[in-house]
Amino acid sequence: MRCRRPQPPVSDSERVLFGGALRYDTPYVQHELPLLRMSLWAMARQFPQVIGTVTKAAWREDRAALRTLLAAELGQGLMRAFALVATNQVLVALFAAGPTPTRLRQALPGLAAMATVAALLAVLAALSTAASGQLEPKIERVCTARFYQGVIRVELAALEDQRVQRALDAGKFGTESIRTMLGSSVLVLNALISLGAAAAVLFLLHPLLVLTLLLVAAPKGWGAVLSARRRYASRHTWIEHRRAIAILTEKLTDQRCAAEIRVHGAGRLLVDAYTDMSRTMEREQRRLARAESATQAAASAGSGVAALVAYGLLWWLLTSGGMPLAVAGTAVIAVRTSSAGLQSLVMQVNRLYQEAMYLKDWERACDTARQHAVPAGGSPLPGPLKEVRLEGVSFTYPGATAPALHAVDLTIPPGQVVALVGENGSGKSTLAKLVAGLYLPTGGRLWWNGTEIREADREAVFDQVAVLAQDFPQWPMTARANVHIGRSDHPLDQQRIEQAAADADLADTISSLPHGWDSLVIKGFERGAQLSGGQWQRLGTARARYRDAPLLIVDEPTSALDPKAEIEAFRALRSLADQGTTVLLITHRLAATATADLIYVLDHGRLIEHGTHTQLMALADGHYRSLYETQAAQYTPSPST
Ligand SMILES: Nc1ncnc2c1ncn2[C@@H]1O[C@H](COP(=O)(O)OP(=O)(O)OP(=O)(O)O)[C@@H](O)[C@H]1O
Repeated sequence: MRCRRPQPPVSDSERVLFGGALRYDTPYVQHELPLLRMSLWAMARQFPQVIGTVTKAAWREDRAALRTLLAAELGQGLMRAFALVATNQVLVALFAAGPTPTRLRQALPGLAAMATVAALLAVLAALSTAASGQLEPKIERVCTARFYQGVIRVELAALEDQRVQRALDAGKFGTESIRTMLGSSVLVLNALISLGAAAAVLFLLHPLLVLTLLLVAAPKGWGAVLSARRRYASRHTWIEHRRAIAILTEKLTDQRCAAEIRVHGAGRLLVDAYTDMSRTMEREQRRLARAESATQAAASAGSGVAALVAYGLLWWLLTSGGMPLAVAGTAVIAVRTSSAGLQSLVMQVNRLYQEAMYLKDWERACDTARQHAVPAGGSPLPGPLKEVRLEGVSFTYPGATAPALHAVDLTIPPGQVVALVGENGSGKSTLAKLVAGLYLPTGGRLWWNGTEIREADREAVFDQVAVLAQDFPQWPMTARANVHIGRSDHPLDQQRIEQAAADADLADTISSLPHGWDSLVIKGFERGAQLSGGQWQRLGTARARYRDAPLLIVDEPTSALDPKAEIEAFRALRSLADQGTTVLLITHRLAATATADLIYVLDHGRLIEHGTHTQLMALADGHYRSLYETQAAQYTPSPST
């Protein structure tokens, strides 16, 4: 059964803002067409494998709950079959010859059996709900944790590879799917057992009765599949619209956009675009509703005709003397209850298959993460930091056409402030990431205390490094947690947190917050506070200081600080080095590099000069000197003023 994918028209706003429909090349899209192309039979063939994957995961996590679940489902199927047999007994007693009180008495055992079955069914259903409620969150938690544990170990360079990134993105969807699939599998199992039981009872009563069951259920099953697929295809289109609208509307309430929304009038454009795009969505919803009502009508008509044929068959069986009236009554009840079960079966199989594709993505993502993980183990790095040495180190980003670093030779001695200087894009941050062990050189060698980085235990390298990147994370947590996360593998030490805050000139900021260290540094929540750019930078510095690692890498650590705070921050770095910490400083503030012990100057990925400030200023045509003098000239009044 195939279904054409609805294509809503592209609104004018989408053309203006996105150059057409905003269609994502996301993992979600990848699954849409295969599912719609898949025949019902092909879908059914996937069923055992899908159930197998879910069952295995459930078996690993909670065998007792899985056993209870399976027993409860099987029990319910058997009880339903038993209920049909009891119904038949009651009908046989009621349609027998004789006075009514006698017939009612004879029906009593059957009625008692039906009541008992109903009670047992309720107990089994409750057991099944409890067991699947216990299993679902467990397998979701375990699979999600497995996925993220893999993701956080992936090499940074691998993350730059679009194929890896895409595989990991796709995996996110699968973690929810495994939970949904357990629920769907249970419903499918339930429907299958109940249908099998009904068919078996009907077959025993009269083989031809199974045909009546199929006749009545088939048109409704067809309608259910068609509607489910159409809803799925439409939901997809609808989701993309919703995403595009969400992208626009979330900016309307985004504080960072507030100024342009008001001053530039961007808000009006976005609200108009929202209205325009919502109209497109409305049309799509209308089309879907019409198509669905037509399918429902056709399925009901088909089912009605099939019911006529089925009842005609029963009539024929009754009049030709082949079947007692009670059996025909049982058949009618069985057909009516089973056709609803069949409809649900078809829809759940459809859903199961859809979720199975996401689950496969999850498996693929876990494999990808494993393949690209930072290798565990390697040579330990005992003792204090002695030196980091680069020999002919080159680095090309995955997918880039030119290297970001070319044959760089340099040494970072311990306990010194080493500055990396150069114009934008000269390779300073890339070099710092290589030193931190975040990237491996694509050429040359990088030694940590005499151990080549590829052989070193990278966890041991990370352990010796503290990083304050230009775009350091602003964790949505309390101020205290924002500092402690710098060394979260150790128990929280409030005294050290306060010392780090004092070193980073953060203490006044914290005491000005209404809840001090317990303030959430994210606005819009209880105890929330909004920090300024400079206050955030001090918080980031405190985090790096709290980490207390032998090598501190700081990339533009003062870009948001006022002049006095900036001078103080550089003085603090100097005194940190005097106490034995090695500081790798990246900055465009060349006044600060004047006090560095060693300056490396990069240009287009090449190391072109190195030395102290005095040595570099002595080079007549030096790059550093030229940068320094250009910057210094800004502060020197020109003769005309
Ligand atoms: N993730 C990346 N993928 C591809 N190329 C990158 C990536 N990051 C940086 N580059 C490129 O590598 C080169 C060096 O960038 P890098 O960020 O190291 O420069 P930088 O000296 O730190 O610059 P800035 O002073 O602007 O911070 C640039 O050409 C940049 O475009």
